[in-house]
Amino acid sequence: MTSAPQLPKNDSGMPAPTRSQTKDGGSSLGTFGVKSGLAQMLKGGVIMDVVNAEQARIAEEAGACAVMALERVPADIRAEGGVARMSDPKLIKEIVDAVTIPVMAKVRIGHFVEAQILQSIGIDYIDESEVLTPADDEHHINKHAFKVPFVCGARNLGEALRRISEGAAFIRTKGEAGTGNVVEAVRHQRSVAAEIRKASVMTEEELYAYAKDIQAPYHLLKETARLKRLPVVNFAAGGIATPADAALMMQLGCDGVFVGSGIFHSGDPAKRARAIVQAVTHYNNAKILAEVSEDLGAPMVGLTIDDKLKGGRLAARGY
Ligand SMILES: O=C(CO)[C@H](O)[C@H](O)COP(=O)(O)O
Repeated sequence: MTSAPQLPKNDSGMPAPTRSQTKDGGSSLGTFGVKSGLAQMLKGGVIMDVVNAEQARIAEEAGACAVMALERVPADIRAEGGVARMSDPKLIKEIVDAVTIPVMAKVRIGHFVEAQILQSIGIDYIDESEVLTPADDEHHINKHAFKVPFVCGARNLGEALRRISEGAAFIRTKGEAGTGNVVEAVRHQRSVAAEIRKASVMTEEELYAYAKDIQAPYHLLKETARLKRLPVVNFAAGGIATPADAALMMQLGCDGVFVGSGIFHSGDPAKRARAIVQAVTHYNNAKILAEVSEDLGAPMVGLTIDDKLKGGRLAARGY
């Protein structure tokens, strides 16, 4: 059932679907248009990493548009080391049963069998994630072969368009997960935006050369230049820890944010989760941002991103 990429027709602006609406694995047909259209419904939302049913309920009550079910948030993966794999399907099913919002789960880069397993248990979205230890040092998963939509990370436009050509229906800029430091998320979002701006004023001849330069499929680069944005939803991820960080990413042009370690490694996760949802909704309103930033308890302790970073740069994984 491999199908050529078709681009999503529009931005539906509809509320996020409940899990019961996407129970068949996120899509009844599995075409690229359906999968990327489903992801459009998450726009303007916050997707929260959760490691158990209780956290999933906290996330849903705080207004998360979806949750990412995993065994360890990226800060713990980084701290504990070892090979990080797909989570136990039993844990994922418990999280699925605890909430009505869509549930995502991660597979290792290139590990198409982990993806087959997640699709078989009816997960709503699969994240082929650099946060887990890569299973293949050359190939990403052929995501067209799945009904369930995939989200993938990217640091720049070329990487984003390569993932879309493999069938990713949803892109997240990578940032540096598990650091509580937003600097890489900003760098990646600014890179994607600047490269799109550059492409948007190019002639056809220049676009052919630029496609070669950034190792992107020409037809997707051309469509991106025409749209002046990625042809799929683009969230920010990796290191977002405060309401101000989340609003910063929105003002830089993201469609929504993923927050992992920053919530459940903070002093008051429920309050911070609600505040981050409010910050994404009102990202241009400094008065509301000030209100929701008050009295949130201790934030996650952030890490400096340098050569001594424990666990190394996860964002460098992927091709
Ligand atoms: O991989 C992810 C998104 O797919 C994580 O949810 C995200 O990167 C979390 O990072 P952090 O813990 O720094 O918020």
